[in-house]
Amino acid sequence: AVNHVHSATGVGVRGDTKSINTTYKNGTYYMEDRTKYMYSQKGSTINTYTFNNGTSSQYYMTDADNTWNASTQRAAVDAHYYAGKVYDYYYNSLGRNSYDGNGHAIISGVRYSSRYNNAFWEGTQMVYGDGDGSTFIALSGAYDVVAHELTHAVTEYTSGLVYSYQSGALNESWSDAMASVMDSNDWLIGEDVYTPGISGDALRSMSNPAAEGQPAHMNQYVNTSSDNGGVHTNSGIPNKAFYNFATSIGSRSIAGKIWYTASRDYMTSSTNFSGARAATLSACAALYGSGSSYYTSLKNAWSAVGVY
Ligand SMILES: O=C(O)[C@H](CCc1ccccc1)CC1(C(=O)N[C@@H](Cc2c[nH]c3ccccc23)C(=O)O)CCCC1
Ligand SMILES: [Zn+2]
Repeated sequence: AVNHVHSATGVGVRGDTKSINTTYKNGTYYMEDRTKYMYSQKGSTINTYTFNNGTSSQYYMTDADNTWNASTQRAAVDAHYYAGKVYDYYYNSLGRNSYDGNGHAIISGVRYSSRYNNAFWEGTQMVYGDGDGSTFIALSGAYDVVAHELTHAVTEYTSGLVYSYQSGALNESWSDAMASVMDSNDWLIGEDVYTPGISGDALRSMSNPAAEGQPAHMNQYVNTSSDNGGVHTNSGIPNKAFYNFATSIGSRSIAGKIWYTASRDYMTSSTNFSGARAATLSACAALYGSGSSYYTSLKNAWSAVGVY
């Protein structure tokens, strides 16, 4: 096959079978995807590793027969698969080649620490815990979580929103918004890996932030220093604005394109909620005109959450 590229069968976190892209070299298969445009452009790939429940070293994911169905491989199968889907969305729908716009390699590490109930963008790669099996199952098992984490990298290369207070809540919200565009069959975040014993709940709800303890209006903004100034709390306000807009125009993809363009062309590291409203309006005008119905819907979406 070209560059020893193979498509393989893998089993994900929730026991679901899917096709992943792997590479054969030195007599074994690696969880390395060379099928993307980034490879033909720069030779960089999507690569997925495991921490094997440690916290410092990560190890190659290899398989002798290219059938990735071991229980210890499930988190990696999903991290790899969903990273590929997020790459594809940014490239095919938004014209962005990886998170830096220049085909940068995309690295994920799974099975971080022990019973670790979280995931994060570490600054150069994604890192996922296995969860404790009660609060979370392996967090790479959720498309929206992977899209959320990789969008933090996009934000670093576009607006550069500082991760605290209002700019930090926007940083958070842009990750949730792009995740909801890609994982588009609900308005929930993290539901596929959160509390396996409880159905219907989620980490966050964009349609009803209050359902998961977030404010949905500026007059409910939480002034706190914890969590970098409440970035995972106050993101409910711009999240609700995105939900209002996407539902009023009847398109998550158009709303996502405006949100992405706002972050790339009109937002900076210190943009606050009012600045985000202005940036999304500028992006909307640039893409569809200030006389478009989208422009009016967008103003209404922000005013409904008390942001002007
Ligand atoms: O990317 C992010 O914003 C979150 C990164 C959190 C983090 C930051 C720095 C070091 C370690 C961890 C991770 C996610 C998140 O929203 N975490 C929230 C909620 C949460 C998950 N696990 C938790 C355990 C305890 C408390 C809160 C949480 C948080 O960290 O607040 C995003 C999607 C799912 C997990
Ligand atoms: Zn985040």
